[in-house]
This record gives sequence, C-alpha cells and structure tokens, in this order.
Amino acid sequence: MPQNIWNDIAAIPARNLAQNFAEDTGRVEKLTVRQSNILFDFSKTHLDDALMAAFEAASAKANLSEAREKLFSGSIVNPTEGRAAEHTAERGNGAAPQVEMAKALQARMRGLIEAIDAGAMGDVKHVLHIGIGGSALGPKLLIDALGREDSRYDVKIVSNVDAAALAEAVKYMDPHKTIVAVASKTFTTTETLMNAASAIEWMKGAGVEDAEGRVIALTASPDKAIEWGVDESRILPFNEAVGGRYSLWCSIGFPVAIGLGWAAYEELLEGAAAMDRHFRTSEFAVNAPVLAAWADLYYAQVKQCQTRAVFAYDERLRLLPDYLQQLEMESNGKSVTASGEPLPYNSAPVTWGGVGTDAQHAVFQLLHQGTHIIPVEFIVSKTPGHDFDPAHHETLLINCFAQGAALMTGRKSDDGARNYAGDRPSSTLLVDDVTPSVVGALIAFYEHRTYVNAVLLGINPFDQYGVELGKEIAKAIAQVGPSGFDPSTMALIAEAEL
Ligand SMILES: O=P(O)(O)OC[C@H]1O[C@](O)(CO)[C@@H](O)[C@@H]1O
Repeated sequence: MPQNIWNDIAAIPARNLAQNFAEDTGRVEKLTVRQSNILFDFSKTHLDDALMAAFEAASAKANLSEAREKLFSGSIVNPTEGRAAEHTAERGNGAAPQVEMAKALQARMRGLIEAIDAGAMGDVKHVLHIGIGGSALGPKLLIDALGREDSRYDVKIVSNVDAAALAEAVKYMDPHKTIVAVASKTFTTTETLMNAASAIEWMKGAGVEDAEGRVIALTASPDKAIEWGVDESRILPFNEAVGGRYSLWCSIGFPVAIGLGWAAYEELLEGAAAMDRHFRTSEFAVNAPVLAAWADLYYAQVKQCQTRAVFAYDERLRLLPDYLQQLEMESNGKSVTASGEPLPYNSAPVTWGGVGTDAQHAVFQLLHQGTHIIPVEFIVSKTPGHDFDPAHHETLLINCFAQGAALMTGRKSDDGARNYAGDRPSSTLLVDDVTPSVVGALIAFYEHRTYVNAVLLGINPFDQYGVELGKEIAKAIAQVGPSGFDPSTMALIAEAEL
C-alpha cells in the first residue's frame, strides 16, 4: 500500500455532514445496508460519493477482492506464521477439507454435550469455563448476551489469574455438580493452567472423587492437554489455523453450545455464515464490513482520530466493547506491514466504549465538546430483552438516536461553554433482536471489518507478537527474582518481596 493513498483521500475537499445530507437526498438509502436482521446506517459518517470512489480505488490497489477470496479459500493470509485463517470454515464457508474437519470436530463436541446431558459425568449443574483472551471473551459475551433467560446450565467464565475471580465464580457452585472446561488454544497459557489447577484443588478440597475426570479441554494442542493430564476422551480439539480471537465458533464455544443448547449454537454459526456470504459476494459500496472499514480508515488515517468508541444501547451486549478491543487491537495494532517494513502511517485506533444510557452520564461530555473527534458506533435492538414496561425500551432507543443526532447537528451558541460544534460522526447498527443468529452475524461483521482494515493498511491481522515480550519478562522475573532488570522494576520486585 503506497503511503500517498491516504494523501490522495485527504486531498478530497472535506464536506461536513450537514452539507452531505443537504446535497444528497438519497444519502440515507445509499449508506444503509440491511443484512441478517441488522440495519447498518453509515449515513452519519463523512463517507460521500467522492470518498467512496477514492476508497473503491484504494481497495482495488490493495487487491481487496483477491484478499477476500484468499481468506475464504484457505490461502496463507498470516504470512509471519505461514498459515491460513480458517475461522470462516467453522461456519461452513471455507476450503472443503477444512469445512469437513470443522463439521467432524463440532460433531464430536455435540456428542460430548449429549453424553453430559444424559448423565455421563453425573449430575451436572455448573460449567466452569476457564480461559483468557480469545479463549474467554467470546464465550463471556455470548453467555451474557444470550444466556440470561435460557441457559440450560449455570455457566461461569473465569479468566484473570487473580484468583479473586475464581473465588467469586465458585462461590455459589456445588463442586460435586461442576464440570471444568479448560479453554486454551496452545494449552500453555500460565493464567489458564494456574486457574485450572486451582479449580481442581477446589473440587478435591470438597471431597470430589476423580476431580481430574471432570475436566474437559478445548484446545488446538491436544498433545499438550494430554501431557497436562486430561484424558483424550475429554479433549475437544480445533483447527490450529483458527486464531484465538476468532475461536468462539469452534470448541472454545463449548460453554455456549452446552449452555444455550445445540440449536442455538447452530443458529449462531448460521448467522455468521450469512454475514460471510454477504461480505464475500456483495459489491464494496453496499458491503457492510467494507463500508465500515472505509469509514474507520478515513477517521484513523485522514482525520488522525486515535480512538473509536462503541456503545451498546442494550444491556445484553454490554460486553461487546471488551470483545472488540481484543479483536481490533490485537489484530491491527501493529507497526510493520505484512512484509515487515515499518508502517508509514497509523495502525488501528484504540477501541473503547461502554453501555448506553450509562455512558451518556459519564463520558459523552467529551464526545460532544472535547477537542478529540471520536467516531462513535451505536448498537441498539428494536426488541427489548425484558418484560418490564415498554417505556424503558422506548427511552433507550430514543436516547440512542438522540445522541447520534446531537453529535451530528450540534447547536451553535455564543457562549462557548454551551456551544456544540456538531459534525461529529457516528454509525448506528439497529438489530431486530439480540438472538443467536443476529449476534453471530454481528461478530462476523466485526471480524470482516477488521480484516478489510488490515488489507488496506497492508498489515497482517492474524499474528500477535506484541504480547510475547511481557510474557517472557514475567517468566524471567518468576525464575530469577530481582536481578538483571531495570532499576525501577527491580525496586518494585524487591518492595513486593517476590
Ligand atoms: O488460548 P490460549 O493459547 O490460552 O491464548 C489465550 C490468548 O492469549 C493470547 O495469545 C495473547 O496473549 C491471545 O491471542 C489468546 O487469545
């Protein structure tokens, strides 16, 4: 990707949102995509005909069509690790052998779940899922979003090595009626293995016979799980070419499949598959992940926005910003191109966010009047997730739409403190309801948007070497103690008496 692509785009005369709406009466329709029971409204972004044409040209230069096909055909799209990224095969959209493998492994998972349902592991009431990062964030989001009313088991997800999290999770669990799902792609992650060992101790301490026999491993490294002590019959493997932050579709989704039931799990996969088909086959100008990525790049590269904010106006989706932080920042927070040259422009902005309406009373001041321009994304459901007075949901929707309108239109005042400059961008994703199929489509939309961003930036979104150095230093501190580090770190180690 030549650096001047952003300069070309920046050279297009900037027009404000009010102008865009005044001059193009078809704007809402043009920048709205309806797909998978989600309405994507990008009309409050600055994308206009000239910018769309420029991004179309930039996408052609970056070979986006070919890159899109490479993703689905199982070609190498992760050059630093020399492998494909095969998460779409998990929902049936990939190279035939990988799709077959995914189906077979999912059938194995289904078999184990049916056996557990039938009592093969005794009377099970609780599922304690232990993992971290991509091995926890997806299941956590899905159980929180979809398992509030209908969960067949009490599912708790623990990630932090701070055992206060484990203590809290097991507080109301009966150790005799608990199974432990240890989720780790590599099966080497310190936090996960430490929490898993403590969970086994917790069961043993309560007199559970054969506590180890109540552990199920979800992993792409079955040998490591066997070495660690899990019997092969209780290992649910997955394809090594599925990245950690893309792994909720395979056996890492075990707590979702067992908690919500197989039919819901299949709906989730089918929702994602429909979004795959939309992304794979739609023209760029009407392709939701592509349009979203074009707007992302416009703000990050041309407007130099350093963050983007995501607000779920739905309590059920309150963990979506956490999930997206890993997806977007671990994928696209890089300083080199896919071929290793220094990146001559910004990589991904910081993703942050929260839940509406809470955030309105906390951080929205800065969005409306701060000096930073922050592209905002609203996600809201037409249908409420509760049976209380419908006025609650109406108020939620009204507030969501009001915030987008206020950011865009602003309100002039001679009194600076009361002036709203306006022209602040947002996009709105209005979903019919928070169902497995909609959430599946939503997550797949974000995955593909992240990929399009990476392709246009020319970076590899599928490695994460940035997390390694800290892990290595932690190991060295654990082994060596206060020696050989910088004075500040050594003083802290000594003070904490490590
Ligand atoms: O599933 P694993 O191998 O335990 O890794 C957990 C997480 O750790 C990371 O490797 C980052 O440290 C993530 O990419 C991954 O999702």
